[in-house]
Amino acid sequence: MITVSGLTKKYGDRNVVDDVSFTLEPGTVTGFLGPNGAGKTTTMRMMTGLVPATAGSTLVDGRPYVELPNPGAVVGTLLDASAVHPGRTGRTHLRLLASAVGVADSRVDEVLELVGLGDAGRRRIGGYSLGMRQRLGIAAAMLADPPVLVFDEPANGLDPEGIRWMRDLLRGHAARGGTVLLSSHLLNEVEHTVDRLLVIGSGRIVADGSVASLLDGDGTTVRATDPASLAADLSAAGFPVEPRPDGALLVTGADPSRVFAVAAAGGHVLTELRANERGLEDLFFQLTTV
Ligand SMILES: Nc1ncnc2c1ncn2[C@@H]1O[C@H](COP(=O)(O)OP(=O)(O)OP(=O)(O)O)[C@@H](O)[C@H]1O
Repeated sequence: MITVSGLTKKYGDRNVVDDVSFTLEPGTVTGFLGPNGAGKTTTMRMMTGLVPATAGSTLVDGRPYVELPNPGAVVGTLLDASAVHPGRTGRTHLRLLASAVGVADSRVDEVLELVGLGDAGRRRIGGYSLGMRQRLGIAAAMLADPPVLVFDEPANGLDPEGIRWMRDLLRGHAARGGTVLLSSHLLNEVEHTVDRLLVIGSGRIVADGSVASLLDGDGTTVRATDPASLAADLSAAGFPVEPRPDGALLVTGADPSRVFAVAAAGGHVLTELRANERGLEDLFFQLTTV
């Protein structure tokens, strides 16, 4: 388990990360979401010792990350996929990293296959596309088969097929008991990948919960053959009703079964009845704008 407590980073007189705390559990994929500049990268860099924290700590199974004897074998990071030598082949790059973390050369070919760079591994990195560089960075993170993966914007440069591939890779890792933290500023990229969302805005955690709990709970949308009459009955039953220009009624504070009960009691004919889902974009906007 990873425990982040009170992580804070000050640049000049500004806290770009401000008292951030959360835990990451094995078997889960956590999405770290926030707009550009919200503090995701800085938090992940502090967690993995790349940037010193002004305050706070990161413990991996109770030990400070910086005190792990072979951190790469415990936490696989994707934090800057462009920090590679363009003249080297992908395979040579990975072989150098493998010897640094004490992994056999044979594992290099395994991870190249795993990320879909089996043949491309023999080509120079300078000729790789952005998506291929991301895949190489993911291969590097997975060299020592670490239980924890911390990936910063892993979907960068991946096409839709690549994003699906990454989703399967990360879900598979969690299904085998691994722990995953991935950041993104594009919500639809991670909506179907993560179990839990941590939302960060201006350096502070503004929401933390399951995708369902953050998206649910916005009432019911209902359509009826006589919307005005149904709206009157719903209001009389104490539910706030907002008529929409397209004829639908938005009923806040009531789930579909309660709306149905009012409609049935009044003999209304319904043509649509469904729970409202708050779009991730709406949630994001609401939480991160002050
Ligand atoms: N070395 C630094 N010196 C000064 N300010 C910095 C430094 N590194 C980051 N910042 C500032 O800290 C804030 C948070 O940056 P960070 O890169 O962590 O955000 P992010 O959420 O990862 O954004 P993005 O999605 O754009 O990568 C930004 O305002 C950034 O300008």
